Amino acid sequence: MENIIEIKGLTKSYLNKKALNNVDLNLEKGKVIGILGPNGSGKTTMIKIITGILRQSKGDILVDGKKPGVYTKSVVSYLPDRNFLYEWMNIQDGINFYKDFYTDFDENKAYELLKFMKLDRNAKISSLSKGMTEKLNLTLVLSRKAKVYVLDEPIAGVDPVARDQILDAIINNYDKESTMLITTHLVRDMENIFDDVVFLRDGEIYLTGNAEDLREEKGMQIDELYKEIFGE
Ligand SMILES: Nc1ncnc2c1ncn2[C@@H]1O[C@H](COP(=O)(O)OP(=O)(O)OP(=O)(O)O)[C@@H](O)[C@H]1O
Repeated sequence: MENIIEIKGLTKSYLNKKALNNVDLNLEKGKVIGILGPNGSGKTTMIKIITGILRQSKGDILVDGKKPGVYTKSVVSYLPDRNFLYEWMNIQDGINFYKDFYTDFDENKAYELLKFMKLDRNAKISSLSKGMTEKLNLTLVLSRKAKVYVLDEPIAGVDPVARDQILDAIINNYDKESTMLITTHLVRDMENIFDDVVFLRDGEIYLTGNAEDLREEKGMQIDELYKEIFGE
């Protein structure tokens, strides 16, 4: 299997805190991968290094064979854990903004997804609920034809109906040629879409593997395993 992301000895320190400590991890092409861990375990730090927003303190990382930079940013589509659109925009402005910014943006796909999410193109961003904002951000991120999609907490803080729509949009729009990394601590809601899972604890990889193999080996769901590891 071909690795789309290769991480070796990755460490990120903030003043007196190691957010990531000597992480080795290879992520395969064509997989949906859950990065699981409680608050403060290092998920966002890892994702920000993969997306090229943060630089590591030590170690190496390759995304599609390249160090994070201009090329890797062009092949990674990133959903941050907060809204990235301006309040003065309406939804159509958001689409135009993405179209101008990313050459791989598929406008027709965006309209299809908007319809699926039941979002009105003329609605003002400032009038959207948290769930609607999340659905819009995800629509834009999934409408790029990227090699890697990175979704940071895509269902946090949204109601169950919006949650199901978001999960359906992810499943229906996932293309087997790309890789999807999803961070979450809402494991029960998301575990069925993961091929592989990575458990992060205190900045280190605690366990990683194929989700189905782990269920069989441990005799429990990934959600139960998560609770056992993190005691939640
Ligand atoms: N800019 C920063 N300055 C100092 N410490 C930081 C900074 N960013 C993160 N940290 C610390 O690094 C650790 C890992 O944080 P990170 O945000 O990566 O975790 P996380 O797993 O994404 O958590 P959450 O689910 O809360 O977003 C935490 O202890 C956090 O307090």
